Amino acid sequence: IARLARLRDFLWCSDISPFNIAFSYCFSVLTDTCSVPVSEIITVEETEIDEKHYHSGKWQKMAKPYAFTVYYVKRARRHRWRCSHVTFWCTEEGLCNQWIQTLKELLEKLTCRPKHLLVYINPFGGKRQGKRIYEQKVVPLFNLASITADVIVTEHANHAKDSLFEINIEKYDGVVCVGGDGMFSEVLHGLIGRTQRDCGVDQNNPKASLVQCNLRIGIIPAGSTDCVCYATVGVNDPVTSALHIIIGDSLAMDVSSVHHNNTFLKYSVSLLGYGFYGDILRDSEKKRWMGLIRYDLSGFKTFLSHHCYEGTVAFLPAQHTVGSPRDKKSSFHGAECRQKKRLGSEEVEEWKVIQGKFLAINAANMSCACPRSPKGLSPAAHLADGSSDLILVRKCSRLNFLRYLIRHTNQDDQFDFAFVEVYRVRKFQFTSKHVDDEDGDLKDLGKKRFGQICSDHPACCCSLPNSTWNCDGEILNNSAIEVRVHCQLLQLFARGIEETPTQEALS
Ligand SMILES: CCCCCCCCCCCCC/C=C/[C@@H](O)[C@H](CO)NC(=O)CCCCCCCCCCCCCCC
Ligand SMILES: Nc1ncnc2c1ncn2[C@@H]1O[C@H](COP(=O)(O)OP(=O)(O)OP(=O)(O)O)[C@@H](O)[C@H]1O
Ligand SMILES: [Ca+2]
Repeated sequence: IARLARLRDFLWCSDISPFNIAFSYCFSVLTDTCSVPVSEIITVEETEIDEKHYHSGKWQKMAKPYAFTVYYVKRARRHRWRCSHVTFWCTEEGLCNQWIQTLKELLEKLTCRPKHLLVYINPFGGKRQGKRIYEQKVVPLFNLASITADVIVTEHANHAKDSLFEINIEKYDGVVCVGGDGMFSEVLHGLIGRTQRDCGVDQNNPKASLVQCNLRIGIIPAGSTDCVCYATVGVNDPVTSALHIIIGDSLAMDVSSVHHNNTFLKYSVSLLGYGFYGDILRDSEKKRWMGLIRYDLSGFKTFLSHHCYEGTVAFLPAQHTVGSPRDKKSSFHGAECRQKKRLGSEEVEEWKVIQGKFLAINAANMSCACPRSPKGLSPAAHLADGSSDLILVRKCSRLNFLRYLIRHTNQDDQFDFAFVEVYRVRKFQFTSKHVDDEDGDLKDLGKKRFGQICSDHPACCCSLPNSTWNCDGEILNNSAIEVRVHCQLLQLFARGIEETPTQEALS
């Protein structure tokens, strides 16, 4: 029964499209391609047969036709999913009902599917289309799948995050955010923060082991970068994401915690970047009104400024994972945890320390694939292995840095440069040379000194005292940070990037 194709033994079939495709065609569709796992059926409905349909089709020959329609997930080009349907006809009412009943019972057994969701919409994210995208593309699919939702259209930044601390979240099967990476970040901070509060875990303690969140998050992409969605689904397409939510896919992902002097700053799931990406973000925030193009302008400007920053990076290599950031095969499709072994108490943690002048320090918890760079900052970065890929780009010429950037957009290896190093790490710390000397205990003190350094040392040709950290698209105020990866802290409604079936497999 798992394969709809078998239904043809019992029923006649036709697509109920306005064009009423001929039987022979439909049979061949069934024989060749229409084999759908029950887990990818969206819903089954009894089909009303109107007079027009009845008189125009071959089922006129049936004394009295009965029909049901199966809505299912259909793979389209480039990781896109679409909702498709096929209608099955027969002469016996009982048989038809039996099929509907049986399929419904099978669907009922899929307990991983959400029934009731909490939805946050950022009406101002990306091209400001969040509300329209949700209403036009997502709601019809949720209705079809009988998913109900409580919708909150955010009124200000942090609305979603704050509300997740207040709301009774137990009645929901998941939280959906309609927006970009910034909106996703808000929802994950709300959900992780709420879970720790409920479990009595102190987020300010960098050594605390955090409690995993029970609710899954679904991302309906409607932002500027949509890197988390792109890197976990393979495309930033609202319909595809809605279908992943409906069928109840699950994908675990690592989350990094960022601390400064035993104070919790932020969580990061995609990019934690100092230097190049920090400077782009700081500059682009002033240009928010420009929309999407702000990143390209700030990127160009930051590229021309060519600033490097001196500091020390100390990290704990991730020996427990298999694979390396230099692996050729990307981990796109792999959602499984690749931990080889947990670090036993007898194993000594060996920190590695690197000092230097850097154009960029990037920690990628996932590939960071996005439309700008389809393979991402670290193509082989693994989503759920408890590690992050730490990329150090040392001071080099503008031309070399450009060559490095260009390799993010083609098939060449962006790590194959003498000035680029990449390590798979479980924890790392960064201290800027300039804050190092005088970094006090207090955050505010740090900020004040940061200000002083900037005015005391006007921008010299290349080496600047401090950059800022870009944490998933948000600016951090401290340059000295301590980062730790928490393995599989969060679950998404996604399944990782599926391998495209080869021609052979299709035939
Ligand atoms: C010559 C072309 C080279 C193109 C190189 C492209 C590399 C792009 C890599 C993108 C990585 C995105 C990482 C995602 C980070 C997200 O957590 C965060 C939140 O959404 N987004 C940003 O911070 C937003 C970050 C936005 C980054 C935009 C980078 C644009 C670089 C433009 C450089 C121009 C050089 C031109 C020289 C003639
Ligand atoms: N109603 C609101 N008004 C103003 N800001 C909001 C509102 N709702 C959410 N925000 C904030 O807007 C920021 C950007 O949102 P979002 O990520 O959806 O869009 P974006 O344009 O793609 O930005 P990003 O570049 O961060 O991906 C988020 O950090 C969020 O906190
Ligand atoms: Ca990881």
